Amino acid sequence: MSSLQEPLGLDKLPSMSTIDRIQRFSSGTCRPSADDIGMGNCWIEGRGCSSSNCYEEGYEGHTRGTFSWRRHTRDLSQGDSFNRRTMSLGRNHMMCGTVWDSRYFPDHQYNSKSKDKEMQDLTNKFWKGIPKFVKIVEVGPRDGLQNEKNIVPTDVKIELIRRLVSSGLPVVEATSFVSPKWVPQLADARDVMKAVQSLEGSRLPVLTPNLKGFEAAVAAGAKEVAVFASASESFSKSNINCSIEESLARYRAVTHAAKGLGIPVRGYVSCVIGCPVEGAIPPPKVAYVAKQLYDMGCFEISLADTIGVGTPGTVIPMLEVVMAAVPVEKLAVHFHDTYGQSLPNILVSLQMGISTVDSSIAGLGGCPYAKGASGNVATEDVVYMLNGLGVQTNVDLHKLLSAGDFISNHLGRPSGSKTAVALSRVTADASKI
Ligand SMILES: CC(C)(COP(=O)([O-])OP(=O)([O-])OC[C@H]1O[C@@H](n2cnc3c(N)ncnc32)[C@H](O)[C@@H]1OP(=O)([O-])[O-])[C@@H](O)C(=O)NCCC(=O)NCCSC(=O)C[C@@](C)(O)CC(=O)[O-]
Repeated sequence: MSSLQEPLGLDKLPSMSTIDRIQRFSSGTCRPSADDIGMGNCWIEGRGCSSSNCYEEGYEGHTRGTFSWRRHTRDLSQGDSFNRRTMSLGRNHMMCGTVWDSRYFPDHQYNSKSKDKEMQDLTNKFWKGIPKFVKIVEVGPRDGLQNEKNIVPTDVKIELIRRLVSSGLPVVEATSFVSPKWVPQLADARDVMKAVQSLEGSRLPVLTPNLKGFEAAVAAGAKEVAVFASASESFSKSNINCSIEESLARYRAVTHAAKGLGIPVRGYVSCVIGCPVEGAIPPPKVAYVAKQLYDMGCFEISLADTIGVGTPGTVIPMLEVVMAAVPVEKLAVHFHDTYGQSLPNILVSLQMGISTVDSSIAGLGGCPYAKGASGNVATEDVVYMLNGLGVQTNVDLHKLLSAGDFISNHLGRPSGSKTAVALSRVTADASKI
């Protein structure tokens, strides 16, 4: 068992020969077929780039293991000019607009139409590969509320989902059809699902650990489900009471039944960086489970850093290995913010071509079977960062903040979103002026 008090370092990763092996084993599986093309078709490292969803101005391409952003050492004179310009842009924003819209809601800090060649070149160097649109998968009503000590009333859950849907989020994970003995917080899954199933505008997947859960979910009106495996044997046992292989067999039964009904299945892989019991998890194990889920028909695989120990130093090599086994546009990232690393981890994931990000309103969350895991990255913080990058999400930040306020008020504690806390302070200060 290794200590998780230090960030997992590159020395804890498997040797390159192991990585090479998994890449060889999966070679030929990583190119998208014509019908695979969806959001985020950005291939890196010579996998070919359909590029409909990534910044590409001045794109030179790059080779395996040599990411473009690593190669650029910032020229100090450029840096100074960049800083001066950024500061002057900031002042202009403050002078021209209202405090809310211009200064604190940075919708377009990155202006790709800038006439300033030098500035454009500089931003392109850093932002190439970042998708133009990111799909946010909101997991608060499920991942968040499953971890609350006090059970949240059903009508509060329903109102939260309604508000999240109305903020423009494309996907809101609504609840779980798991054993109420194991997760009593979501024992009302049927009532929640029945109440929200007709809401329009968002997909509303639910977690199903086995056929029993799948059948109950479908009976309650679910039109999309998610199965959840783990890259750690110990976590699989504590979370779903079976081995990784047993869980994959269960999920084959679920995906088979779902296919018959035309129901899309999402797959999760937990503990993609570290496990509370086993310590560092080798990336090939993650790639193996992700590929199994993909091969059985999961349309998307969400890679979850369950206990939030990842840093860009471990997330990049993990993604490298997984992306050799599963097409990048089929991958999503799911970060818990235990060590405050979620946003940098998301940023590098986007730079590597991922365009689906899981997050949780007000930073709610954690897993009842992962001691010490804190909440997911807050959706408000992700949207704030993406707005600042000029990446579209179609999410209305005002409405999102109101949904976060609603649940935080109900829970009687401040939001776990730094953006929500900062903006509420700004609003309070502005109202005194
Ligand atoms: C997987 C099981 C069900 C196995 O549970 P088990 O006890 O091993 O299974 P069992 O088949 O022996 O059944 C025991 C009892 O559970 C019932 N049962 C069996 N299945 C269901 C079902 N679907 N719905 C309702 N009831 C069910 C079954 O009918 C029986 O009832 P009894 O006869 O004792 O009255 C159990 O371990 C379980 O529910 N675990 C909960 C796991 C969970 O929800 N964890 C949190 C979500 S995962 C997560 O948070 C990670 C993620 C996705 O966010 C990504 C990340 O960050 O890592």
